[in-house]
Amino acid sequence: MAAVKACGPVLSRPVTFVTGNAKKLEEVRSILGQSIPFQSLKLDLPELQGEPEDISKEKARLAAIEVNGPVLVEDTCLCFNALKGLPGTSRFFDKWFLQKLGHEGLNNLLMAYEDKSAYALCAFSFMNGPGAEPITFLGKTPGKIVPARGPTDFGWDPIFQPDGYEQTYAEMPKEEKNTISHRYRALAQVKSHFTEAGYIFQSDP
Ligand SMILES: O=P(O)(O)OP(=O)(O)OP(=O)(O)OC[C@H]1O[C@@H](n2cnc3c(O)ncnc32)[C@H](O)[C@@H]1O
Ligand SMILES: [Mg+2]
Repeated sequence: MAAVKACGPVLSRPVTFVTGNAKKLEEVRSILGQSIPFQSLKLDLPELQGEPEDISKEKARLAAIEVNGPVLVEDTCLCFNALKGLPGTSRFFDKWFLQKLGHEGLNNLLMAYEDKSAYALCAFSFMNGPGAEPITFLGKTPGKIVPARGPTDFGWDPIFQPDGYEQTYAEMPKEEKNTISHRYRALAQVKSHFTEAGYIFQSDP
């Protein structure tokens, strides 16, 4: 945190990144590096419904109460343009679609459409403890849906090919995904916010 200003809002504890998804956590660790001190906590929060920004803020509120301190939460969805943003606008359906339909089923959803374009959307919300106002950061990467290629260890990575690339997210090296991904783009804004706000990290007495 070398670039942090001399005085700013105080964080009573390191930020807790709340997620139940180990692959997501791996990417967040690698993208954030040492820039923001955080610890992670696996909490199964309810999969809320609505617009990504509203869902994210509400998730942060729930997490801040559970953690009783500063929290960072994240929700990601995959949105098909031909389906007006579905299945991703609802977290529940996104998870459900992936688990029940698999990669092939997700491709089949677009069978009737010529337009295979899609975008990956990531919403992070930071909240400096219960009662504070959550701040949301969105990151979006455009691409298209293709038959699965590459390792199958992280969600829909094998069927998402970002625009301008010949490889799917799953096929490209992790370091490359982490410089163009929806998650990277949202976290770049989180980092800027932390630098600009100049949070001071203070341990509990
Ligand atoms: O505890 P949280 O953080 O909510 O973790 P989650 O697994 O519920 O994650 P999301 O609701 O954000 O994501 C919905 C689905 O999208 C998948 N997903 C999230 N980010 C992804 C990425 O970068 N690449 C591929 N799949 C991803 C994830 O595995 C889920 O099946
Ligand atoms: Mg979730």
